Amino acid sequence: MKRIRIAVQKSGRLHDDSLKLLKDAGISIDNGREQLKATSGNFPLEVFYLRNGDIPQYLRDGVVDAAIIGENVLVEKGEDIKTAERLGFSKCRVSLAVPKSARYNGVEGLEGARIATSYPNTVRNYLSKKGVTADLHIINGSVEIAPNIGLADAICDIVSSGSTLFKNNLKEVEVMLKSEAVLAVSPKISSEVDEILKKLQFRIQAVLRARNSKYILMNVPNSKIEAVVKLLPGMRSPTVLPLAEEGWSSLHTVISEERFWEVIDELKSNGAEGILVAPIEKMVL
Ligand SMILES: Nc1ncnc2c1ncn2[C@@H]1O[C@H](COP(=O)(O)OP(=O)(O)OP(=O)(O)O)[C@@H](O)[C@H]1O
Ligand SMILES: O=P(O)(O)OC[C@H]1O[C@H](OP(=O)(O)OP(=O)(O)O)[C@H](O)[C@@H]1O
Ligand SMILES: [Mg+2]
Repeated sequence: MKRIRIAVQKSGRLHDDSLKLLKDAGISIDNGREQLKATSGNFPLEVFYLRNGDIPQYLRDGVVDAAIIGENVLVEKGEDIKTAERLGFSKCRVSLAVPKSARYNGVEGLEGARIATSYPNTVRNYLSKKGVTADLHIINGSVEIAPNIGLADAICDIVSSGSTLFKNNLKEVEVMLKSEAVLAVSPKISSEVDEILKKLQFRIQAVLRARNSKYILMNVPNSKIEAVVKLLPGMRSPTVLPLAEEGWSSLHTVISEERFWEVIDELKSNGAEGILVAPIEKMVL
């Protein structure tokens, strides 16, 4: 039987969340990551554990059919590779930073500057759009240390909380791109495997939708149901069931967590009480 070959980072920041996503999608992976390759026992899928940075080439060559990879790596090395799904984890940005003490008046000031980075193509493209040419120093790790050891005037690297920049006395001056983990697809995927990819995507979408949504239940005085329903549109519309106590109903619906916090005060001011919020495991529209 045909299987989809999917690349997952062997170790690092994407590894655990990638496997969790597959697991939540009901796909069990039998052997551990000591193996280069693992097979699912209940879905036509093989996982290849690879270095994040090597994945664009494997996709291009058709050695794997799809991959879970940082979008920033695709921007750097795989602009020709299509993204099928944004996955909502490993969110970060790729930014330019300079020493805290440096004066910064815009990218134009970086003309001729020495910039240390692991993302040369990203920086070069960004700067060339602004008509700036810099002297790039390509290093593979601990980029943030470069200005402190006199190797560079500026750096370009991944920023998330900003604490690595802070520790190295640097300030973020330009956000070049915002990134998250994505499902990327090989241009060489066969139509047969593409069918399996569609099934995988369907499952992933159900998981991601559920991760962003909450099932909420509350008691509402009957006179306020209309007002509360307006606040909570739900999937089609909320469920309203009578309580044993006269004049009250139980209202159930699905909303995003974000929306829940937006409307909580209004729900309460409309007399809603006993509000319960529960996670949802899968959600199919
Ligand atoms: N601090 C961070 N916060 C959030 N996401 C991050 C952070 N650092 C990296 N990422 C994301 O996770 C991906 C993998 O990062 P990680 O540092 O684990 O691997 P790497 O060293 O870049 O790659 P390789 O697997 O080739 O060794 C990055 O490409 C980026 O998309
Ligand atoms: O803004 P922050 O939250 O501090 O995160 C940013 C840091 O995280 C990443 O490094 P990582 O920890 O993955 O180490 P690595 O250089 O060994 O990949 C990235 O290269 C930055 O150095
Ligand atoms: Mg890293």
